[in-house]
Amino acid sequence: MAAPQPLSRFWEWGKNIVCVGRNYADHAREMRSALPREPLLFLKPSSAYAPDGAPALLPAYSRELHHELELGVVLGRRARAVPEAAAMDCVAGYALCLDMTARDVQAECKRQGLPWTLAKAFTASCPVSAFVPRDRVPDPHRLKLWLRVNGELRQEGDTSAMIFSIPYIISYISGIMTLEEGDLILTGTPKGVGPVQENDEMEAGIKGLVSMRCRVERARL
Ligand SMILES: O=C([O-])CC(=O)C(=O)O
Ligand SMILES: [Mg+2]
Repeated sequence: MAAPQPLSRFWEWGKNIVCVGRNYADHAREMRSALPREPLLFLKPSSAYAPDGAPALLPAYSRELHHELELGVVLGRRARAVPEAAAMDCVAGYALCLDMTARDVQAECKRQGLPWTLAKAFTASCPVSAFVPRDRVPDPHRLKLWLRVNGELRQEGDTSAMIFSIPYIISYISGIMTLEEGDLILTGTPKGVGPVQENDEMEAGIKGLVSMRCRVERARL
């Protein structure tokens, strides 16, 4: 495995995190959700970043923290209403990301028709690997993602199964909000999401490209 780059300058800038939900049919099925007609979007704040080695934090108000294994796309330039054909020119590279989710809180938000902010946007809810420059990734729709918890394989996915492609997602989001250089897009999780507990050790990667480690700790605010 070639050595990944050190923590990217992109994350030192603390940029926006835009997440796509239900982008894999097998995950939509396991959540008993309908398939989306357009990408489902939500946001995480820059304080959600947990770089490789930093802990993921279990929020005090949740009893069910889930891992979601996702490919992250890092923007290399500003993107505003970018056509799909030009969207890949805006990509600087990729990262392995975890969209940590307070599943019990999300279920309650869904029941009440409320936004998912409490379930998705808490401190350290987005562990990220080192940055992988795009020239090391010939085709981002042919990547294998994996996640182990305490050494046990818990989640695997192949980015070829995404419902909406990366250029479609960039074009779609950029028609709603201007994306800036350094922004990160999480492209959704495949099936196999599940709970983690305090002190669990997560290890996740993009096969052949990068891996990262992250321990689950209880948030002390
Ligand atoms: O919480 C969910 O089920 C939606 C989501 O983030 C995903 O599909 O990656
Ligand atoms: Mg997700």
